[in-house]
Amino acid sequence: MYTIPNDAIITIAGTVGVGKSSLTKALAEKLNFRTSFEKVDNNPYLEKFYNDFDRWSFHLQIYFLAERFKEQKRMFEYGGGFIQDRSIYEDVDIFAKMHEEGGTMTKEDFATYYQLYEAMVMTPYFPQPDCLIFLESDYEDVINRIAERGRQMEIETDETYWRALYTRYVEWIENFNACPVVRININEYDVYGDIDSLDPVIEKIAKVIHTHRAMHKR
Ligand SMILES: Nc1ncnc2c1ncn2[C@@H]1O[C@H](COP(=O)(O)OP(=O)(O)OP(=O)(O)O)[C@@H](O)[C@H]1O
Ligand SMILES: Nc1ncnc2c1ncn2[C@H]1C[C@H](O)[C@@H](CO)O1
Repeated sequence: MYTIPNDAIITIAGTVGVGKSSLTKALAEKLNFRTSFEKVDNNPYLEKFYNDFDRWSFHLQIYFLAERFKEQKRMFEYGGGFIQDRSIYEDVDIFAKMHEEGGTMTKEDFATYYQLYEAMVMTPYFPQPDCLIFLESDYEDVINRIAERGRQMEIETDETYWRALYTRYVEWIENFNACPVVRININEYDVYGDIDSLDPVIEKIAKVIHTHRAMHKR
């Protein structure tokens, strides 16, 4: 039986609506960790972006990068002990790339964005997470959750977008190796009905972090 070190940074990854924020909140309460949430309400570009990808994708990516950087700095300054709702890797390797390859972000804009990202990663504020939790689910369950949550801009978005994103996530995690990964299916736990169902999840994370730190002598 291992415990999660109190300076750990645990990032939760997964497609839109899969349940990252809900799990972030629940895990942080259980572990008495701080949270780093992706804020949606004050995002000045998100709704515009969903209405016009071509016009706003660069602006939105720069905005998310700035937000993510501020959060990285905050986590660094606290010395860890965070559950993070979505990783910067997803912004760059999934969303930005998908828009660039799909033609809704120009090659020039993507190159500029990528240079900025690389410059940020080179600062001391970017320690890799101790563990990335990848939330897995059936595609239909994700679509149902997006509908139930009821953000109009997402509901009005063509379903092909969610399908493309879902597929990219599945492919991305297969090759992801920046830090240890724990895959959790959304049917394995129930944050609303049975919070103790998270105990096996916590056990898995603790073991992975312990093994990784032992190998790297941290
Ligand atoms: N374990 C769960 N059981 C049932 N419903 C859930 C569970 N987790 C999340 N939900 C519901 O699914 C919807 C999406 O959850 P949440 O906002 O946590 O997703 P997210 O992955 O953070 O989304 P985004 O990618 O947009 O940030 C919400 O309506 C939430 O209440
Ligand atoms: N880097 C990104 N590029 C495009 N869209 C993004 C990005 N990060 C989050 N989102 C969207 C998905 C949800 O609608 C909402 C909350 O996660 O914000």
